[in-house]
Amino acid sequence: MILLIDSYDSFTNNLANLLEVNAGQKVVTIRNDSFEPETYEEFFHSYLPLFEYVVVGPGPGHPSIESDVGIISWLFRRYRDNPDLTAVPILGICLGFQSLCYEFGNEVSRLTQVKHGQVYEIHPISEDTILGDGTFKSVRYHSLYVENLNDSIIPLAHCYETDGKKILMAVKHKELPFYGVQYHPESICSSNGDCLISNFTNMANVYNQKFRPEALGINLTNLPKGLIEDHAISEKSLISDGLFADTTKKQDISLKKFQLGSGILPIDICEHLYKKNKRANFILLNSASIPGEWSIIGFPIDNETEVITHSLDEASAVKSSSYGSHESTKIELKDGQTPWKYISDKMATKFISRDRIKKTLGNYHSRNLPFFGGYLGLISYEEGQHILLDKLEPISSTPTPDLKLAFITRFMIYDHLTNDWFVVSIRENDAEWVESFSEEAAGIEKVDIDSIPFTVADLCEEADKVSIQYDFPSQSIYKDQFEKCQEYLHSGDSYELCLTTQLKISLPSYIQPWDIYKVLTLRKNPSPFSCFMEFDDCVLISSSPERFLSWKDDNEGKKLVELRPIKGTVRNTPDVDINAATEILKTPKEMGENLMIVDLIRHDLFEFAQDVQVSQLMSVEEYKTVFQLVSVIQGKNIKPGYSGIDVLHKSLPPGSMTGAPKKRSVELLQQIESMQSSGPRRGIYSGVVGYWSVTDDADWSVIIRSTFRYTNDKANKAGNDTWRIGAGGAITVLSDLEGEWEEMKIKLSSALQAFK
Ligand SMILES: C=C(O[C@@H]1C=C(C(=O)O)C=C[C@H]1O)C(=O)O
Ligand SMILES: NC(=O)CC[C@H](N)C(=O)O
Repeated sequence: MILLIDSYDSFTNNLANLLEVNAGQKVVTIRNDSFEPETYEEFFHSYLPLFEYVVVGPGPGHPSIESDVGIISWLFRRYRDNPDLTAVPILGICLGFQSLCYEFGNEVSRLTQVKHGQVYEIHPISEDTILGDGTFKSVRYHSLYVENLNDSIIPLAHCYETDGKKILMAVKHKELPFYGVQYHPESICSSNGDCLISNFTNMANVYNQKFRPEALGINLTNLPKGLIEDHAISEKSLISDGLFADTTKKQDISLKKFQLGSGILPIDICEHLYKKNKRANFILLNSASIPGEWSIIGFPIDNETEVITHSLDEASAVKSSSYGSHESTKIELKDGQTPWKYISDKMATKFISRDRIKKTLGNYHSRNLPFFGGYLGLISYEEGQHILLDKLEPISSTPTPDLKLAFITRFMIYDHLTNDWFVVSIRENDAEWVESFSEEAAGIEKVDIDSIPFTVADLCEEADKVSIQYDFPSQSIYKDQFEKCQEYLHSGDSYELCLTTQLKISLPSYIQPWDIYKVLTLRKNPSPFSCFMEFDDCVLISSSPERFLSWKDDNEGKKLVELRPIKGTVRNTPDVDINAATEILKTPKEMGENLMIVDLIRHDLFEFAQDVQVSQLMSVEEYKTVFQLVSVIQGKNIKPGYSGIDVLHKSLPPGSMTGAPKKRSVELLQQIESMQSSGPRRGIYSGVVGYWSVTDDADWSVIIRSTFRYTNDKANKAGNDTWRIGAGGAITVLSDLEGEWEEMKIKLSSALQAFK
């Protein structure tokens, strides 16, 4: 077994995988604070001897700061101060490498040119070939570096900055079996990581045979129960373990498939319903532009459809209400139960197997309908943040929803590839509704695009137009925030921070949200993941370009998870075509931003997928207002027991909205974003919206380039109608203040331009 000590990094699971594959051994991961200082000796005598070697992983912070490295510095010192002890072989990566050098008396200083997500040529010094023969390319993620080595540590490799300065990239201890590398062998863009691990494993093996033969004969089955597991990072218990095992439950299915003439789109169906009912009592996930494949319209039923709300302001309860009703039942969550468990338990009774659907529908172009009833709704950024930080605390005095899911039983699906429409109900005996609604749909006409105004201002009374107001984020505070980010990026606390801001727009009178949706998505910012949903306490209008996570069957009926982070942005103007944009985007700054999130997502996926692949690395995609760099990461061979809700729960908040490493960056952002008057709470912005289907499929997009409102806000400004827009971007050491401010403004304008 190998012991991996993690320092709350976002690349640790990538390293664990590299070790498992190339050392062929089980990897046990603990945190640098998994043992309390008073049990360090116990760790040393009872735990450490169980392992063939130790890998000390990367992480935020500085090796001299006790709270950043915990047991790591103690371990190196234990050997330094007792040179006669037989040591366990140790391989340090980045922070681990720096700790090794630091504890053996070397200086760790700040780089003048900080490198995060940058590919460099590594030049080994020839006499030790542990890194592999010859030069190779590897990724650097560091703010700190080791200089002026004393003679206890021997240099093994360097790289060169553009100004020719030599930076230390690998070392070994003069006598002890300790090695370290400054670069990241586990990154998707690194080569020779496999070689380092197999060479180190061989070295450790030879060493152990000679000095620690007992470490090679450990019989895992004879160890006292819990000895390993009690300290290892546990796979948090699954929310829905085994929920989908029972396929005998019979849920009624009524379904009709047809085509509608003259290019009828989801927007036309919704507009028809809106005019007929004088309200927008539908939930629309609309993919009417590339790369859309399906659109979904959910029809909540008044006084029947359950809507579940969770607010972090009242963290230990969920509210259950019926759609259209102002009354709700408060359900106290007891014994550590979470809203997620509550949702999942409800779903358990509704499962529909793909086999049953096939019986109803036949083999539909060998494709699966994405959604077959289930939850449609949104989850705030803070709901995800609280899962990550594992603490639930009230955060403000005016409650706003952090999780809002409606259980949908009647819906329509549009297949953009074939133009087929489906009307489906999974209510009992609902064939009649399916029949009559299908007939109604046949008579629906196209929206007259020319009748849709170009801005929300055009929807206001003439005299009111001038009084649409918004308070733009303060540029001088943004400057302070940017500088604070730079300070953390230079001190090694973060590698990338997604800094965001918000503004509030105050409308002089109430404008129907559905009318705003049409302006935004038809006139201003068409997008592949647009959505509309109106609840009693919040409304979301999104024109997001970014898929967060989809969870569906692959061709062999096994689950496949896919994430599609966007990172790297260039404004789309008439003088910038895709070639010019590619030239700007394929630079170290933009590619570094994207690479960091790709590596972070690989780490997140390894939590539940045994096979993680990057199927698209940094392609350039064009949107109406911007060009973006987009990557696709897939997880296959999912560990047993996981469902769509577990996968989402383990991956929030979206890494592209936090930066890396995720935990430290989230904590820092909370502090930095509180500097603006809009405060630290992002709310619905930068959360996720989508569905979890009764077939256990899911698809969630990131809530950006969108606008939302809380009903509460209205009460604050008498008579006015308040909408919010958030925007931001990744800050790295290569960012410049002006450029980031402009990028943030462009992103704000994606939704803001719809208003004025
Ligand atoms: C934060 C936003 O966008 C995020 C940041 C991006 C970037 O830094 O390049 C790109 C897409 C999103 O992941 C936003 O639109 O508000
Ligand atoms: N990736 C890392 O381990 C980084 C180590 C350290 N925090 C630095 O920035 O240099």
